[in-house]
Amino acid sequence: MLEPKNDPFEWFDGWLEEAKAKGMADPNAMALSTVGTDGMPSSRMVLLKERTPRGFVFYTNFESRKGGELGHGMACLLFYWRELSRQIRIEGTLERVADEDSDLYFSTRPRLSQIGAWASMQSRPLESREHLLARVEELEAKFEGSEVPRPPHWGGTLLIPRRMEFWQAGDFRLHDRFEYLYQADGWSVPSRLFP
Ligand SMILES: Cc1cc2nc3c(=O)[nH]c(=O)nc-3n(C[C@H](O)[C@H](O)[C@H](O)COP(=O)(O)O)c2cc1C
Repeated sequence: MLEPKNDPFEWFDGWLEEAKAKGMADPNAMALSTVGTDGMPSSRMVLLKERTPRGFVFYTNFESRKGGELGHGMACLLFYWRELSRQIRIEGTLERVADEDSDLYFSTRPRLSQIGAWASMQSRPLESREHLLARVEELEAKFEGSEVPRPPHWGGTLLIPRRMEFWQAGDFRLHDRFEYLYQADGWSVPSRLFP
């Protein structure tokens, strides 16, 4: 029988490690859902880059569609590990990662990904692929012989969870679900939910 852990972070880490051990492609890929000013939700995949003691960090372009919607201060993350028949939903509030930490992470990225972060005006209309490749070439020439600095419009976001739900498939769709809520004094005791 599935036994929840007292600490949802510890449980999350264990499941992520098991997903990695299975050799799954992109076990750290998660759907990030945000809401526009008109109330319309949108989702896209991003990669979890760090699980800090406070939450979950991903990196993106702040001027993208999601970048604007992250400004509302709340978002939802969803992991699905098919090979393990597991899902984790994480809802929370958002904070920008400190510039120094974004700089540090940016400096570990391959040079072409760094150039790409400058070249891509993420989510805005692009007249042709050639135009993008021309921008990459121009930027390669601009930064030749020097380090590529982090673009100011690119960096990390920390999602601080307020609710986490763990789902494990069961026979005959009698799945196990456990929900944790963050309260003033820490995480609630996990409650079992109907599947
Ligand atoms: C597996 C996977 C991982 C991705 N990881 C990221 C990521 O970490 N950061 C990012 O900005 N986009 C990532 N993308 C691209 C996004 O899904 C999305 O297309 C892009 O960020 C633009 O989203 P937006 O228009 O909603 O802002 C990833 C896509 C896939 C399929």
